Amino acid sequence: MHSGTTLTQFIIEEQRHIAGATGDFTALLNDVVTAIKTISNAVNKGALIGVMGSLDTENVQGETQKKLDVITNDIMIRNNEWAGHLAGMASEEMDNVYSIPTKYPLGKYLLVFDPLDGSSNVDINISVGTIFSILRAPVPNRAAAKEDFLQPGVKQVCAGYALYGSSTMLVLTTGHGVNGFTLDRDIGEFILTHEDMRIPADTKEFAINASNQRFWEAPVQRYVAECLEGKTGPRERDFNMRWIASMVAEVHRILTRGGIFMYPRDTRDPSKAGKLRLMYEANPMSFIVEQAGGKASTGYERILDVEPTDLHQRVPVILGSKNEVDVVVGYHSAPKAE
Ligand SMILES: O=P(O)(O)OC[C@H]1O[C@](O)(COP(=O)(O)O)[C@@H](O)[C@@H]1O
Ligand SMILES: [Mg+2]
Ligand SMILES: [Mg+2]
Repeated sequence: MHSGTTLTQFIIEEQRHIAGATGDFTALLNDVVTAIKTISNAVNKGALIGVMGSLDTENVQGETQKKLDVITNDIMIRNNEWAGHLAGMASEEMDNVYSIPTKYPLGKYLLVFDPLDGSSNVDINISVGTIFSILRAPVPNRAAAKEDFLQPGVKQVCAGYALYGSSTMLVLTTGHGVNGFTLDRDIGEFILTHEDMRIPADTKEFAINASNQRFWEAPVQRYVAECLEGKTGPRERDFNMRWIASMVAEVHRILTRGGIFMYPRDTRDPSKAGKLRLMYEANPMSFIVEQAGGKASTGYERILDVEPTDLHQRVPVILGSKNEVDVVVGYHSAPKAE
Protein backbone atom coordinates (compact mmCIF):
# COMPACT_ATOMS: atom_id res chain seq x y z
CA MET A 1 0.00 0.00 0.00
CA HIS A 2 1.49 3.36 -0.99
CA SER A 3 1.32 6.27 1.40
CA GLY A 4 0.89 9.77 0.10
CA THR A 5 -1.13 11.62 -2.48
CA THR A 6 -1.12 10.37 -6.06
CA LEU A 7 -0.96 12.87 -8.90
CA THR A 8 -4.48 11.91 -10.00
CA GLN A 9 -5.81 12.51 -6.48
CA PHE A 10 -3.97 15.82 -6.31
CA ILE A 11 -5.41 17.10 -9.60
CA ILE A 12 -8.96 15.98 -8.82
CA GLU A 13 -8.79 17.72 -5.45
CA GLU A 14 -7.36 20.89 -7.02
CA GLN A 15 -10.04 20.92 -9.74
CA ARG A 16 -12.83 20.52 -7.18
CA HIS A 17 -12.31 24.16 -6.19
CA ILE A 18 -12.65 25.43 -9.76
CA ALA A 19 -16.19 26.52 -10.65
CA GLY A 20 -17.41 25.03 -13.92
CA ALA A 21 -14.64 22.40 -14.19
CA THR A 22 -15.96 19.56 -16.35
CA GLY A 23 -13.23 16.98 -15.76
CA ASP A 24 -11.82 17.49 -19.28
CA PHE A 25 -8.63 19.03 -17.97
CA THR A 26 -8.15 16.26 -15.39
CA ALA A 27 -8.64 13.63 -18.10
CA LEU A 28 -6.22 15.40 -20.45
CA LEU A 29 -3.56 15.60 -17.76
CA ASN A 30 -4.09 11.94 -17.06
CA ASP A 31 -3.25 11.14 -20.69
CA VAL A 32 -0.16 13.37 -20.56
CA VAL A 33 0.94 11.46 -17.45
CA THR A 34 0.44 8.11 -19.20
CA ALA A 35 2.62 9.36 -22.07
CA ILE A 36 5.29 10.44 -19.59
CA LYS A 37 5.29 7.05 -17.85
CA THR A 38 5.70 5.39 -21.27
CA ILE A 39 8.57 7.73 -22.19
CA SER A 40 10.20 7.13 -18.80
CA ASN A 41 10.11 3.41 -19.50
CA ALA A 42 11.64 3.81 -23.00
CA VAL A 43 14.41 6.15 -21.76
CA ASN A 44 15.12 3.84 -18.83
CA LYS A 45 15.39 0.68 -20.95
CA GLY A 46 17.60 2.53 -23.46
CA ALA A 47 19.96 0.29 -25.38
CA LEU A 48 18.10 -2.84 -24.19
CA ILE A 49 15.24 -1.99 -26.54
CA GLY A 50 17.36 -0.38 -29.29
CA VAL A 51 16.17 3.21 -28.88
CA MET A 52 19.55 4.95 -28.61
CA GLY A 53 21.40 6.74 -31.43
CA SER A 54 20.53 9.21 -34.17
CA LEU A 55 18.42 9.16 -37.32
CA ASP A 56 19.26 10.66 -40.73
CA THR A 57 16.45 13.21 -40.34
CA GLU A 58 16.52 16.82 -39.12
CA ASN A 59 13.82 18.76 -37.29
CA VAL A 60 12.58 22.20 -38.32
CA GLN A 61 15.52 23.84 -36.50
CA GLY A 62 17.99 21.85 -38.60
CA GLU A 63 19.01 19.68 -35.63
CA THR A 64 19.72 15.99 -36.26
CA GLN A 65 16.95 13.96 -34.66
CA LYS A 66 17.70 11.24 -32.16
CA LYS A 67 15.69 8.03 -32.45
CA LEU A 68 14.17 8.90 -29.10
CA ASP A 69 13.13 12.41 -30.29
CA VAL A 70 10.85 10.74 -32.82
CA ILE A 71 9.71 7.87 -30.57
CA THR A 72 8.80 10.21 -27.69
CA ASN A 73 7.00 12.61 -30.04
CA ASP A 74 4.92 9.69 -31.27
CA ILE A 75 4.17 8.57 -27.70
CA MET A 76 2.89 12.06 -26.85
CA ILE A 77 0.65 12.11 -29.93
CA ARG A 78 -0.79 8.60 -29.58
CA ASN A 79 -1.64 9.06 -25.90
CA ASN A 80 -3.30 12.45 -26.31
CA GLU A 81 -5.06 12.52 -29.69
CA TRP A 82 -7.90 10.08 -29.03
CA ALA A 83 -9.85 11.32 -26.01
CA GLY A 84 -11.62 14.42 -27.32
CA HIS A 85 -9.98 17.00 -25.04
CA LEU A 86 -7.75 18.61 -27.66
CA ALA A 87 -8.25 20.86 -30.68
CA GLY A 88 -4.64 20.34 -31.79
CA MET A 89 -1.05 19.76 -30.76
CA ALA A 90 2.28 21.39 -31.57
CA SER A 91 5.74 19.98 -30.93
CA GLU A 92 9.37 20.97 -31.28
CA GLU A 93 9.79 17.90 -33.47
CA MET A 94 6.99 18.69 -35.96
CA ASP A 95 7.17 21.44 -38.60
CA ASN A 96 3.44 22.16 -38.51
CA VAL A 97 0.50 21.91 -36.15
CA TYR A 98 -0.64 18.33 -35.57
CA SER A 99 -4.29 18.01 -36.57
CA ILE A 100 -6.35 15.53 -34.58
CA PRO A 101 -7.43 12.71 -36.97
CA THR A 102 -11.07 13.09 -38.02
CA LYS A 103 -12.02 9.75 -36.45
CA TYR A 104 -11.55 11.37 -33.02
CA PRO A 105 -13.65 14.09 -31.36
CA LEU A 106 -12.18 17.56 -30.83
CA GLY A 107 -11.94 19.42 -27.52
CA LYS A 108 -11.17 22.77 -25.95
CA TYR A 109 -7.44 22.56 -25.16
CA LEU A 110 -4.18 22.82 -27.07
CA LEU A 111 -1.17 20.72 -26.08
CA VAL A 112 2.32 21.99 -26.82
CA PHE A 113 5.46 20.00 -26.03
CA ASP A 114 9.17 19.29 -26.30
CA PRO A 115 8.94 15.49 -26.13
CA LEU A 116 12.59 14.98 -25.26
CA ASP A 117 14.58 17.91 -23.93
CA GLY A 118 18.34 17.64 -23.68
CA SER A 119 18.34 14.81 -26.20
CA SER A 120 22.04 15.32 -26.98
CA ASN A 121 22.51 13.72 -23.54
CA VAL A 122 20.49 10.61 -24.18
CA ASP A 123 23.31 8.45 -25.53
CA ILE A 124 25.56 9.25 -22.56
CA ASN A 125 23.00 8.40 -19.88
CA ILE A 126 22.60 11.91 -18.51
CA SER A 127 19.21 13.25 -17.44
CA VAL A 128 16.71 14.24 -20.13
CA GLY A 129 13.12 15.37 -19.83
CA THR A 130 9.77 16.19 -21.41
CA ILE A 131 8.31 19.71 -21.26
CA PHE A 132 4.63 20.45 -21.89
CA SER A 133 2.20 23.34 -21.83
CA ILE A 134 -1.60 23.43 -22.03
CA LEU A 135 -3.46 26.38 -23.57
CA ARG A 136 -7.15 26.99 -24.21
CA ALA A 137 -8.20 26.73 -27.86
CA PRO A 138 -9.63 30.13 -28.91
CA VAL A 139 -12.50 28.26 -30.55
CA PRO A 140 -13.34 24.97 -28.77
CA ASN A 141 -14.18 21.83 -30.75
CA ARG A 142 -12.70 23.21 -33.99
CA ALA A 143 -9.47 21.96 -35.56
CA ALA A 144 -6.82 24.41 -34.36
CA ALA A 145 -4.75 26.45 -36.82
CA LYS A 146 -1.22 27.70 -36.23
CA GLU A 147 -2.48 31.15 -35.18
CA ASP A 148 -4.51 29.57 -32.35
CA PHE A 149 -1.28 28.47 -30.69
CA LEU A 150 0.38 31.90 -30.85
CA GLN A 151 -0.68 32.96 -27.35
CA PRO A 152 1.67 34.61 -24.84
CA GLY A 153 2.86 32.44 -21.95
CA VAL A 154 0.64 34.24 -19.43
CA LYS A 155 -2.31 32.44 -21.03
CA GLN A 156 -1.04 28.95 -20.13
CA VAL A 157 -3.52 26.88 -18.15
CA CYS A 158 -0.90 24.41 -17.04
CA ALA A 159 2.79 23.73 -17.56
CA GLY A 160 4.95 20.86 -16.46
CA TYR A 161 8.04 18.84 -17.04
CA ALA A 162 9.11 15.29 -16.46
CA LEU A 163 12.71 14.65 -15.49
CA TYR A 164 14.09 11.22 -16.32
CA GLY A 165 16.93 11.26 -13.82
CA SER A 166 18.03 9.01 -10.99
CA SER A 167 14.31 8.89 -10.33
CA THR A 168 11.54 10.01 -12.67
CA MET A 169 9.80 13.16 -11.47
CA LEU A 170 6.92 15.23 -12.72
CA VAL A 171 6.78 18.89 -11.74
CA LEU A 172 3.60 20.78 -12.44
CA THR A 173 1.79 24.09 -12.12
CA THR A 174 -1.79 25.05 -12.89
CA GLY A 175 -1.19 28.59 -11.62
CA HIS A 176 -1.46 27.74 -7.92
CA GLY A 177 2.17 27.10 -7.01
CA VAL A 178 4.44 24.27 -8.09
CA ASN A 179 4.33 20.68 -6.91
CA GLY A 180 6.67 17.78 -7.61
CA PHE A 181 5.76 14.09 -7.86
CA THR A 182 8.07 11.07 -7.95
CA LEU A 183 7.24 7.97 -9.97
CA ASP A 184 6.89 4.88 -7.79
CA ARG A 185 7.61 2.21 -10.38
CA ASP A 186 6.28 -0.58 -8.15
CA ILE A 187 2.75 0.79 -8.31
CA GLY A 188 3.04 2.86 -11.51
CA GLU A 189 1.89 6.08 -9.82
CA PHE A 190 3.38 9.53 -9.35
CA ILE A 191 3.34 10.39 -5.63
CA LEU A 192 3.47 13.94 -4.25
CA THR A 193 6.98 14.25 -2.78
CA HIS A 194 7.86 17.94 -3.27
CA GLU A 195 5.00 20.09 -2.05
CA ASP A 196 4.90 23.81 -2.88
CA MET A 197 8.38 24.08 -4.41
CA ARG A 198 9.95 27.54 -3.90
CA ILE A 199 13.06 28.96 -5.52
CA PRO A 200 15.33 30.75 -3.02
CA ALA A 201 15.55 34.46 -3.95
CA ASP A 202 19.36 34.51 -3.73
CA THR A 203 21.96 32.20 -5.17
CA LYS A 204 25.69 31.67 -5.71
CA GLU A 205 25.30 29.29 -8.66
CA PHE A 206 24.98 30.17 -12.35
CA ALA A 207 24.51 28.05 -15.48
CA ILE A 208 25.53 29.17 -18.96
CA ASN A 209 27.24 27.55 -21.95
CA ALA A 210 30.55 29.40 -21.64
CA SER A 211 31.74 28.19 -25.05
CA ASN A 212 29.49 30.88 -26.52
CA GLN A 213 31.10 33.68 -24.53
CA ARG A 214 32.51 35.51 -27.55
CA PHE A 215 28.96 35.92 -28.88
CA TRP A 216 27.31 37.25 -25.70
CA GLU A 217 26.02 40.80 -25.45
CA ALA A 218 27.66 43.28 -23.02
CA PRO A 219 25.19 42.83 -20.09
CA VAL A 220 25.78 39.06 -19.92
CA GLN A 221 29.56 39.52 -20.37
CA ARG A 222 29.51 41.90 -17.41
CA TYR A 223 27.36 39.63 -15.22
CA VAL A 224 29.47 36.50 -15.77
CA ALA A 225 32.76 38.42 -15.43
CA GLU A 226 31.59 39.76 -12.07
CA CYS A 227 30.55 36.28 -10.88
CA LEU A 228 33.99 34.94 -11.85
CA GLU A 229 35.71 37.69 -9.86
CA GLY A 230 34.23 36.09 -6.74
CA LYS A 231 34.75 37.42 -3.22
CA THR A 232 37.12 40.17 -4.23
CA GLY A 233 34.89 41.40 -7.11
CA PRO A 234 31.82 43.64 -7.00
CA ARG A 235 29.52 40.71 -6.05
CA GLU A 236 31.63 40.02 -2.96
CA ARG A 237 31.04 36.27 -2.99
CA ASP A 238 32.38 33.19 -4.75
CA PHE A 239 30.08 31.65 -7.36
CA ASN A 240 29.79 28.05 -8.55
CA MET A 241 28.99 27.08 -12.15
CA ARG A 242 27.02 24.21 -13.72
CA TRP A 243 26.11 23.25 -17.31
CA ILE A 244 24.20 20.03 -17.95
CA ALA A 245 22.95 20.94 -21.48
CA SER A 246 19.52 19.69 -20.47
CA MET A 247 17.19 22.55 -19.62
CA VAL A 248 14.84 20.31 -17.63
CA ALA A 249 17.70 19.21 -15.37
CA GLU A 250 18.96 22.80 -14.96
CA VAL A 251 15.49 24.11 -14.05
CA HIS A 252 14.95 21.23 -11.67
CA ARG A 253 18.20 22.04 -9.87
CA ILE A 254 17.13 25.68 -9.61
CA LEU A 255 13.71 24.69 -8.21
CA THR A 256 15.46 22.51 -5.67
CA ARG A 257 18.29 24.73 -4.45
CA GLY A 258 18.15 28.02 -6.39
CA GLY A 259 20.40 29.32 -9.14
CA ILE A 260 20.27 31.22 -12.40
CA PHE A 261 20.12 29.68 -15.89
CA MET A 262 20.94 31.69 -18.99
CA TYR A 263 20.73 31.00 -22.69
CA PRO A 264 20.98 34.65 -23.66
CA ARG A 265 20.68 36.40 -26.97
CA ASP A 266 23.98 36.21 -28.83
CA THR A 267 25.48 37.47 -32.05
CA ARG A 268 26.24 34.06 -33.55
CA ASP A 269 23.34 34.17 -35.97
CA PRO A 270 21.49 37.52 -36.01
CA SER A 271 18.39 35.82 -37.47
CA LYS A 272 17.97 33.83 -34.23
CA ALA A 273 17.10 35.57 -30.97
CA GLY A 274 18.59 32.79 -28.83
CA LYS A 275 18.64 28.99 -28.81
CA LEU A 276 15.66 27.95 -26.76
CA ARG A 277 12.17 27.69 -28.17
CA LEU A 278 9.52 30.06 -26.79
CA MET A 279 6.51 27.75 -27.06
CA TYR A 280 8.07 24.41 -26.08
CA GLU A 281 10.77 25.39 -23.59
CA ALA A 282 10.81 29.03 -22.45
CA ASN A 283 7.10 29.58 -21.76
CA PRO A 284 6.35 26.40 -19.79
CA MET A 285 9.57 26.72 -17.75
CA SER A 286 8.95 30.43 -17.11
CA PHE A 287 5.41 29.70 -15.86
CA ILE A 288 6.80 27.10 -13.45
CA VAL A 289 9.67 29.33 -12.30
CA GLU A 290 7.37 32.31 -11.65
CA GLN A 291 4.90 30.11 -9.80
CA ALA A 292 7.77 28.99 -7.56
CA GLY A 293 8.66 32.61 -6.75
CA GLY A 294 11.45 33.00 -9.31
CA LYS A 295 11.71 35.24 -12.38
CA ALA A 296 12.12 34.65 -16.12
CA SER A 297 13.17 37.32 -18.60
CA THR A 298 14.66 37.73 -22.05
CA GLY A 299 16.87 40.39 -20.48
CA TYR A 300 14.59 42.99 -22.02
CA GLU A 301 11.09 41.76 -21.08
CA ARG A 302 9.22 39.14 -19.06
CA ILE A 303 9.20 35.93 -21.11
CA LEU A 304 5.52 35.21 -20.34
CA ASP A 305 4.57 38.54 -21.98
CA VAL A 306 6.30 37.84 -25.30
CA GLU A 307 3.71 37.75 -28.11
CA PRO A 308 4.63 34.74 -30.25
CA THR A 309 4.82 35.28 -33.99
CA ASP A 310 5.87 31.79 -34.97
CA LEU A 311 5.39 28.27 -33.67
CA HIS A 312 9.16 27.59 -33.60
CA GLN A 313 10.33 31.03 -32.53
CA ARG A 314 13.43 31.23 -30.38
CA VAL A 315 13.90 33.53 -27.43
CA PRO A 316 16.69 34.54 -25.03
CA VAL A 317 16.19 32.99 -21.58
CA ILE A 318 17.41 34.23 -18.19
CA LEU A 319 15.58 32.53 -15.34
CA GLY A 320 15.81 31.43 -11.74
CA SER A 321 16.41 33.06 -8.37
CA LYS A 322 14.55 36.36 -8.30
CA ASN A 323 17.28 38.68 -7.02
CA GLU A 324 19.90 37.27 -9.38
CA VAL A 325 17.63 37.60 -12.45
CA ASP A 326 17.00 41.20 -11.35
CA VAL A 327 20.77 41.86 -11.41
CA VAL A 328 21.10 40.58 -15.00
CA VAL A 329 17.96 42.38 -16.18
CA GLY A 330 19.28 45.55 -14.52
CA TYR A 331 22.49 45.29 -16.58
CA HIS A 332 20.37 45.09 -19.75
CA SER A 333 18.83 48.46 -19.01
CA ALA A 334 22.04 50.04 -17.64
CA PRO A 335 23.62 52.75 -19.81
CA LYS A 336 26.03 51.31 -22.41
CA ALA A 337 29.08 53.01 -20.84
CA GLU A 338 28.76 50.82 -17.76
O1 LIG B 1 24.27 22.58 -26.83
P1 LIG B 1 24.07 23.60 -25.78
O2 LIG B 1 24.39 24.98 -26.25
O3 LIG B 1 24.77 23.28 -24.50
O4 LIG B 1 22.50 23.65 -25.53
C1 LIG B 1 21.85 23.06 -24.48
C2 LIG B 1 20.40 23.47 -24.49
O5 LIG B 1 19.79 22.94 -25.63
C3 LIG B 1 18.72 22.09 -25.24
O6 LIG B 1 19.23 20.82 -25.12
C4 LIG B 1 17.64 22.09 -26.28
O7 LIG B 1 16.74 21.04 -26.13
P2 LIG B 1 16.49 19.80 -27.15
O8 LIG B 1 17.35 18.66 -26.72
O9 LIG B 1 15.03 19.54 -26.94
O10 LIG B 1 16.81 20.25 -28.54
C5 LIG B 1 18.33 22.60 -23.85
O11 LIG B 1 17.74 21.64 -23.08
C6 LIG B 1 19.67 22.99 -23.29
O12 LIG B 1 19.59 23.94 -22.30
MG1 LIG C 1 14.48 21.10 -25.63
MG1 LIG D 1 13.66 18.22 -27.71
